Amino acid sequence: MSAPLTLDGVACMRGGRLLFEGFDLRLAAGEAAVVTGPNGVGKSSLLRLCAGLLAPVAGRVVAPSRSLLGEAAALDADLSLGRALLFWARLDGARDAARDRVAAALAAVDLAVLGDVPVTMLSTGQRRRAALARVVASGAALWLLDEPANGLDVAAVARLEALVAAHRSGGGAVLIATHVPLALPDAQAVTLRGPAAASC
Ligand SMILES: Nc1ncnc2c1ncn2[C@@H]1O[C@H](COP(=O)(O)OP(=O)(O)OP(=O)(O)O)[C@@H](O)[C@H]1O
Repeated sequence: MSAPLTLDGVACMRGGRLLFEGFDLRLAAGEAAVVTGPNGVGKSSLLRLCAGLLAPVAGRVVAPSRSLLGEAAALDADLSLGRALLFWARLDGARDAARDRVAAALAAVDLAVLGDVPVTMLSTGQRRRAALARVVASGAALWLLDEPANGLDVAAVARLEALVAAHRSGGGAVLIATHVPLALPDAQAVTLRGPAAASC
């Protein structure tokens, strides 16, 4: 079985500018990596590459089963939270299990009571938790989390850390870009420094 994530010699360009090159990373089942680096160095771009939303200009990205929590929540603002998540769970292939997965994911991020509330009415932190619920409900082996702690209160950060730990215990893998320190035992540290010195 292939690893949840393999990057070999990856180079990334955006807006005609080389962000990094020769980048290697492998996450096996149960592993996590935390990507850090200054604003604009390419952390979000790296996650988008892993999600298949950007193409590398060189190298190879292999991530057979992945779900991205990006900067935007990607949930339909006009739908109720439950329906918006159900749409994604079905798109992610949950089919018959979709309702159960969404209910479990909402409970996991402590939003079960807001399932009938329109996405547009959620607070900043609730939106972030809703976006995390989408990833949880996806059933993907690889979670790609871009600044998942933005806007979260202390209890929600602890829940995020516990969810990541549980996902890893179940054989999943997680790649996180964050400016907020998170308790992620044994996570690989990946530091992006720019084109001349990207390393991990
Ligand atoms: N759609 C785009 N088109 C062109 N350039 C882009 C685009 N999105 C991002 N960039 C550029 O790519 C570079 C890396 O952006 P990215 O968002 O990956 O950085 P980051 O490390 O995640 O930053 P931050 O810590 O501020 O979130 C920046 O210089 C940015 O201006």
